Amino acid sequence: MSGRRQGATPTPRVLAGCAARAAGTVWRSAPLHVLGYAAVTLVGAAVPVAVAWLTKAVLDGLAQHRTSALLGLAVTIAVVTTAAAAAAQAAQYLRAEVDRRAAVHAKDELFAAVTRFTGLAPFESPAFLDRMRLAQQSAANPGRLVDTATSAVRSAVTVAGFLGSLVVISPVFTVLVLVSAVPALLVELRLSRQRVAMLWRIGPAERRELFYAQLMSTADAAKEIRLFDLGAFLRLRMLTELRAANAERRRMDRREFLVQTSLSGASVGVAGAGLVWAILAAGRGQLSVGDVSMFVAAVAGVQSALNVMVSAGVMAHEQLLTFHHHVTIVTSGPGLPAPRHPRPLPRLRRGVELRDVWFRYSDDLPWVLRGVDLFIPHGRTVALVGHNGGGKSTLVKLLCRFYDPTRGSILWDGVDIRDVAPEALRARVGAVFQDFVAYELTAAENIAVGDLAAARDRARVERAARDAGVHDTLAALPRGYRTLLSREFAADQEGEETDGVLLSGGQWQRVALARAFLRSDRDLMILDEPSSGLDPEAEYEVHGRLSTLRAGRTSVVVSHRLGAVRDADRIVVLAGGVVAEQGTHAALLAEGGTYARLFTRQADGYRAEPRPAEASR
Ligand SMILES: Nc1ncnc2c1ncn2[C@@H]1O[C@H](COP(=O)(O)OP(=O)(O)OP(=O)(O)O)[C@@H](O)[C@H]1O
Repeated sequence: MSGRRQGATPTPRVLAGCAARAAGTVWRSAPLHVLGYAAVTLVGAAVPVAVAWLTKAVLDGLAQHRTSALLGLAVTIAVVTTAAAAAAQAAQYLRAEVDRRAAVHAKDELFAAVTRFTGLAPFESPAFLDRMRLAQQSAANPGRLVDTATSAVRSAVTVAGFLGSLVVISPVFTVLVLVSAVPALLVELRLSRQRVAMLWRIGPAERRELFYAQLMSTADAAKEIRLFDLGAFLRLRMLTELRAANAERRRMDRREFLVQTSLSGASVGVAGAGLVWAILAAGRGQLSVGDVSMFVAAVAGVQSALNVMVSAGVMAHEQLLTFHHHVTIVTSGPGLPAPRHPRPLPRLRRGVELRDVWFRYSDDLPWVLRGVDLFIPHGRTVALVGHNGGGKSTLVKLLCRFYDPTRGSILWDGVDIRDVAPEALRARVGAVFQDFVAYELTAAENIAVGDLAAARDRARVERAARDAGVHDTLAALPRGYRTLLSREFAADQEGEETDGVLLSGGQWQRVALARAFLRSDRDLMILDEPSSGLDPEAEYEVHGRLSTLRAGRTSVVVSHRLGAVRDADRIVVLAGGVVAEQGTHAALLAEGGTYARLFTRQADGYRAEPRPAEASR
């Protein structure tokens, strides 16, 4: 599902499939509303034809001085037009309701598919992100397809009604009016394809524009933008993207303007010729005054209804092309290959083994891991250390199967994790990631996300918070655990007005740790830089707690604070994409290699006397 060429135009057959799917979604979401909408729309469609006939009757009555019947006709016209007005209002309400209900359905379907993706790769693919943006636009408004289809049907009814009248008066003109609509349809369809292709092309520019706009309007970057005075730079970048997208849109709009002006000119020409013919025919006594009025109304009616039909067809085409992005996402597989017959995952007894694991994020990127052989024994702690960019977090992501090794395998008690259902694997793993998420939710919910089922027991949430050393902080918040950890929202999930609170970096780190404590019964615990934001005392205290948590459990700890992992059962140095050294702290120090050098540097940094220049300040 990656690659920008996948924005290419789908075949008519694929589009027909999309149409069937959209119709199914809309029908299942609001069947009664759809029926009601169709009914009032049909009523609305019949009205112009009825009014034209009634007007003809009135005019003929006037010409023949049959005034007695005119009152009844006038009342009928009033009733019909009032019914039409009511039908229009009802149609508007029903359409909006269909839209709302279908949008819920489509959005649910889209995000269910997105959260089903097993791996992380799609979220790092620009083409997927563009597709997702268009799919979201389409999911927000799937009912528009019904609207478009109904307006096409309504126009077809109007066309049929007027055509009957027109054929009676002039068969030649009937054919002429119909034939003149064909090139319009073809040209408009071509324009619609070009418009959708243009929307796909400007996708990256629109996403970048949004990125700059968000950067300037959210708290995350506010400090740096002000201190580094980045406002003008970011605004310029945002406007450059906007102008680039606008230039494409303008080109398209101009093309549409030219084409549509020519098409309108042609249709006005046909109508004008018709009027001249009708007046001449009336002069020769071939048409009555009512006939002329009927002819004019019928030509205008057929032309405008045909116009609406053409626009509806074009709009439906455009909407289907956009909806195709939605369908592509909701029908795509889980991303990583899924085992046809998943093997059960045994409780970890022996350990997890990486066997000759090679990995790179994509074919055009360099190797991150180049044949890693590593055993993580059951009940033991393995610490991963090494230089920045050495591949420690990547290895952790492979253990969770967010990506598959490009070569080699990862075995859980001998079972390849690719043969296991990903959710079964992840249910056995607890983790604190280096880039953990600070959810804009309450304090309790921020811990509960670690294990939603377990967190129904409030006591467990508090115990996890105590273990992570953050209970006192959370309990002291204005609304305790129910305090919203955000300044962006004014109400919590239960809709109660509340002032949000911001935590410090270290306090957030403890909240993230509490999530891991909530999952402390898992077979494999992964802690990627679990204490990077903590003050020295907190780090000491939290490491004590983590050691207790890890005791007798299988865990992988990534840390640059080598003092914090010196008690690990095995310390593994990743360098150059391979395991460069491994052993206990004492053994690695004795070896005098990379670990010994890194450890000594760090330890010296704490012990070293200030240099003369620093001391004299
Ligand atoms: N999603 C990604 N797509 C492409 N390249 C990536 C991605 N994530 C990491 N990399 C690259 O992979 C390499 C290893 O990154 P990784 O985060 O695993 O290193 P690390 O050892 O955890 O580093 P650090 O100590 O700085 O946290 C780096 O060169 C990085 O640029």
